Amino acid sequence: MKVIYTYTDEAPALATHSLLPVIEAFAGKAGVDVETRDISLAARILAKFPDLLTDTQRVPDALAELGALATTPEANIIKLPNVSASLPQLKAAVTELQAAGYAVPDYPEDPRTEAEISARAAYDSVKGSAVNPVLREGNSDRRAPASVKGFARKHPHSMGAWSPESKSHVTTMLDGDFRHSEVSVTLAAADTLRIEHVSADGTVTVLKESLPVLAGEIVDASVMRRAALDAFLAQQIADAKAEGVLFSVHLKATMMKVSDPIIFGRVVEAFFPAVFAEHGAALTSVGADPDDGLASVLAALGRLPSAEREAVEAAIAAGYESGPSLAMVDSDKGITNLHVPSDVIIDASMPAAIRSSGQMWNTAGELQDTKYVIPDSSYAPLYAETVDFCREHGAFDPTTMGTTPNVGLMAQKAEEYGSHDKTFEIGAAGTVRVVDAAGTVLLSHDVAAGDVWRACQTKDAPVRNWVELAVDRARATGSPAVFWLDETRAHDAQVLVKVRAHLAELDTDGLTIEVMDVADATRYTLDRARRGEDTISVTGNVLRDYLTDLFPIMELGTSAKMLSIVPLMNGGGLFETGAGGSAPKHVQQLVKEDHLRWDSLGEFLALAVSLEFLAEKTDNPRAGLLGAALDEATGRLLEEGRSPARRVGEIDNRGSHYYLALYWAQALAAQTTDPELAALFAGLAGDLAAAEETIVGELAAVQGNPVDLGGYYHVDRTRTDAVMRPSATLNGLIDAF
Ligand SMILES: NC(=O)C1=CN([C@@H]2O[C@H](COP(=O)(O)OP(=O)(O)OC[C@H]3O[C@@H](n4cnc5c(N)ncnc54)[C@H](OP(=O)(O)O)[C@@H]3O)[C@@H](O)[C@H]2O)C=CC1
Ligand SMILES: O=C(O)CCC(=O)C(=O)O
Ligand SMILES: [Mg+2]
Repeated sequence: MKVIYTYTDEAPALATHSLLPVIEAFAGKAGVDVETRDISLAARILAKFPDLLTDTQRVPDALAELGALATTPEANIIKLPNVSASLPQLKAAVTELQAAGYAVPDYPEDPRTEAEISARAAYDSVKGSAVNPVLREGNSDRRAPASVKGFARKHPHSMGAWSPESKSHVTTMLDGDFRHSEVSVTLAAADTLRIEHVSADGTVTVLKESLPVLAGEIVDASVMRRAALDAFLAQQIADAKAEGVLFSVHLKATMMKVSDPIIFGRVVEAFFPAVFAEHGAALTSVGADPDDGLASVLAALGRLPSAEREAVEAAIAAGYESGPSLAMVDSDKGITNLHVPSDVIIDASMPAAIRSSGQMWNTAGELQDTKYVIPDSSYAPLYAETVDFCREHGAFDPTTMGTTPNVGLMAQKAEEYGSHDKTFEIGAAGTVRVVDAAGTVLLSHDVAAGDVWRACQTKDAPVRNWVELAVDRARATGSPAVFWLDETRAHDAQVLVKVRAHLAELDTDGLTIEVMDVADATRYTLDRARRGEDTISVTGNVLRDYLTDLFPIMELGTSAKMLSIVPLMNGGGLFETGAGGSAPKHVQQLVKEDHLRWDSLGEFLALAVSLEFLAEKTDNPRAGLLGAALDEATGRLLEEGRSPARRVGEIDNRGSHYYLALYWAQALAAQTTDPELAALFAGLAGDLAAAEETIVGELAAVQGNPVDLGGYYHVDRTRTDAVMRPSATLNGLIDAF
């Protein structure tokens, strides 16, 4: 068994250039092989077009390799966050690769030839959340380690105060959304299903020919009705204006790569109704697509004849004028909530707003009360209740609040997060139905043109494994475990049958296990958190994602500090680093002033558990000592304030890696279980300590100037090494070890 360390994108990839040499040097002394696999967006694109690349340009399909590995007991994968590319990001990456001499094709907007159709399919498979679902062959156990929680209690981050007069609120659909149209069935036996559309005149169009299902599998179908969505959005825009609050929409266009960009596009159109009603055809003719955001529409205007362009610009100006103020992503640059679908990602954006007094930024760069539009009502009650709770009780206090770990159902593309290949924008009125091999209609909906219809799958074995994991965590902690399931929701009712049956088979004596719907579970958990009590949230895949940003951001300031373990169902281990993303803002800061504020705490925590896992699986006590020493070093790093600071001139990611290496080596030198290992590390520990002033000086000296990484999605590795390893003294000690 080896440790596979993934090379991804943006800030975590930059951090890897600095941290990996340390990891390799240390692991080598315990006979642990560390290998990297490049699953960055750029590599994933290149892997799709081997025929168009030269021998030296070609890259293996590392993601496919790791996806296969994840189904074996040999897997020991450290997964750093990666870009889940929206279409604008994907196109930017393609352009960058082409400019660097890679003959990958343009993204075919309107594929016609066979080559274009296959290129489009290749790109669509790379787009959005294309990595995590492939590797996640297990359920998720995310929590704040005691040392991290304890540190946050002693050294709290800032929390914006909440006013009882806050006008901020969450709004969601009461009908016509996925939640209210959901139907669900559990299959008694394995089968192959088919999804088809039947038009009013009886014409049958197959949407998906083959949908294999296993015995005991839950299949749901639901539909977001365009007419209901449009009416809801128009009302919310008018209400925001009347109430004098900012308008904002919160979706997950990256993970929900088919449904949510379409919904995002409806919001852009609803905000600028005249633009699309009067100029829709002209805009389409120049490739402007509201699903890719307002920025892409604005970019396409240059391709319009000038008279038409001016008319559209006037209509956009009129839309801004007559509508409510928009929440801003970057008020200095004039980037609104509607500019780029991947700029506002609900799991991070809602907690960030809740942390900032329940407000978002307006065009003047000031915080203001906001209407949070979350169209589908399946999970909106989480944020609605949290906003109301904070208005009533004030902001949470990180020094006293309890912790809310999560046990998430995630394995084998569970629920909505596996629905991309079963999501369709409906072209014509009719019926969509799910039919079994015998021709029986299992699920069906009447649909209209423009509706978004989708099916989701949830397999039986992952549900059983998830229930067991929940019971294990409840037993290990003594905290109550709450299954966030709603008996009145079609899908949840099917899941509950399995949960109750399996709980009855397990030993739950003395444990507190509850079942509550989203609103009740939120209130119950928040109430306990406010009193300093811990509560395990046991949730489906989407709430796993939402809760593991919401609670860490309130408790710890960022979800980067979470321990995120995925015990793979076939016995391997997947160790995710943190629960958050790839922090694109951090790259901008590095490029501007050579300071990387990315905190690799998530990587340290993941590596420690990965080493302990390997120690146990391969009977390698040295790996165990390495892991235990790393935990000790991580605790000390926190205590001694060696985490990256936000501002240039202060310690950054690279400085924190130096101290990690120092403390890790010292902990290994100090342990007495393996004197030979201690002796191996004593020299390095001494050298690193003696050179502290020199190394810290060398690391500080480079800060303040712009740097060039030679790319964004596809950086120049040599240059990036140079940027991320600027201390010759530190490099000399690590490389010689
Ligand atoms: N597991 C995965 O692979 C995930 C990937 N993503 C991807 O990440 C990208 C950005 O997503 P977004 O939702 O903006 O989330 P991010 O978590 O990247 O960013 C939100 C903010 O969290 C803070 N933050 C996150 N990680 C760290 C860290 N290690 N150290 C310090 N601060 C941190 C930063 O705050 P500040 O600016 O205040 O420093 C950052 O701006 C997208 O491409 C998305 O698809 C998102 C979630 C998970
Ligand atoms: O895969 C993605 O796009 C994001 C994953 C994520 O946000 C999470 O797992 O918390
Ligand atoms: Mg998330």
